[in-house]
Amino acid sequence: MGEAPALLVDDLQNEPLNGFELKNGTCKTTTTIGDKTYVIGGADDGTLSIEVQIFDRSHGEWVRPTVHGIKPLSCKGHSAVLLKDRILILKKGSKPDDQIWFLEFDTQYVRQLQNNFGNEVVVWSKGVTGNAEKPIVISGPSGVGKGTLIAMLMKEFPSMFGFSVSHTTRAPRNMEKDGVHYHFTEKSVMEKEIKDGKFLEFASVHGNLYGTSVEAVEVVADAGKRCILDIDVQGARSVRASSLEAIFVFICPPSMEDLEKRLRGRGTETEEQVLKRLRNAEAEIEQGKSSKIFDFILYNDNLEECYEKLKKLLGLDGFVTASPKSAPKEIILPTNHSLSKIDDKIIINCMSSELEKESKNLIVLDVSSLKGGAPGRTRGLDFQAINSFSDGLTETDQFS
Ligand SMILES: Nc1nc2c(ncn2[C@@H]2O[C@H](COP(=O)(O)OP(=O)(O)O)[C@@H](O)[C@H]2O)c(=O)[nH]1
Ligand SMILES: Nc1ncnc2c1ncn2[C@@H]1O[C@H](COP(=O)(O)OP(=O)(O)O)[C@@H](O)[C@H]1O
Repeated sequence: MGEAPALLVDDLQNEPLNGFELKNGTCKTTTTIGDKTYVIGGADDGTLSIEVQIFDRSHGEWVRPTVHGIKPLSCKGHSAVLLKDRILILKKGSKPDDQIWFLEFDTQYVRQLQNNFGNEVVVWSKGVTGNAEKPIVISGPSGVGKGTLIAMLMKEFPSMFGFSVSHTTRAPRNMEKDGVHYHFTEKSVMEKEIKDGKFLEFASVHGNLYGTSVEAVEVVADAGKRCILDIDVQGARSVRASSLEAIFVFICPPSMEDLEKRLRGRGTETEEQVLKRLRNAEAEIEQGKSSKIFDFILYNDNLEECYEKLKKLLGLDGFVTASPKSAPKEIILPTNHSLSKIDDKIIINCMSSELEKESKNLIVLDVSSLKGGAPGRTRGLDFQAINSFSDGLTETDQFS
């Protein structure tokens, strides 16, 4: 795979495009990977919304890829740099939380989608500074105590954990609040959103549809918290296969009799629903124990003991106080810039003539520790802003 040129909008007219001419002023960049040239930028309707087309040099034809993920909002232009499995897009004149994007063309997630869809696939993901700790996926049969254990964790460590609020088509229980316990939704609405790629995973459980939206996981990570997902075994399997790296915990009841007692004792289900949940529980326990999805299996016999074990495996035993993390500092990329790439570092050189007289402002973007978040996010970006003054001194600020 050849090194891509870091392109500025002005360079585009000079880019050889196998006879296909780019319209002037459409703010497009081209990045060539093997036989393919990815043309990213302003749509032909004259707006500056960001579209993707691929020119297949070996066949001399244009390919319109299937584009997954939410694409970046339109902008005044952008620069593009080729990384190993994705193209880094630096948007010009955009807000700090919307200026760095990735067009994935060969990540694990893209290859998985390519297998399913069988054609050219690319995926948009938004660049996020800093890392989020691995989310925790908790599964187990209905009534085993997942919700109780999660509530204990959130109560003891409120600034550390955040709950992924799932969508479901089941009716709310008496004490359940929309947007807090679940996003209660209509089946047709949820099915449409699943089709639109908004869900990290979904499954039909006990006759209802449940699913985790990408947003549900990312709002928790964006708040600097560690995300907890309470999902069934099918959902856990889907998350395992996704780009989201997580810790998987399965909670087992001490016996089926205890499970039945707890489920009935909770008093939230009709007799018919209780029986359905108990029937499903046997298969879930079987899968939870035998499949290689779960990193840990915990027996919830004595609640306090089980909670202590959960804390231990999360490294929280003996934990005294959780210091809230400070939000990452914001950095605004210069609209006028040139780019160069040295190993895993992208050097963004401010081209403002005013600034250039006195100092040469550089921003170094470190992409050595990129990590897939939920599909749609790439975490682990690290910035350094360097002001080099005419006397040779440098001033460095780190943002991560
Ligand atoms: N796959 C998947 N399962 C979910 C999701 N949210 C909840 N579940 C699972 O759906 C099942 C039923 O949940 P619920 O109706 O709240 O009943 P409860 O588990 O008995 O409290 C449980 O196994 C949950 O773990 C989700 O977003 N995705
Ligand atoms: N270790 C335990 N021993 C006895 N009862 C428990 C234990 N853990 C949870 N419970 C009770 O069992 C019921 C079901 O627990 P819940 O957390 O709602 O299960 P889940 O979220 O897995 O469906 C609740 O009434 C809860 O208070």
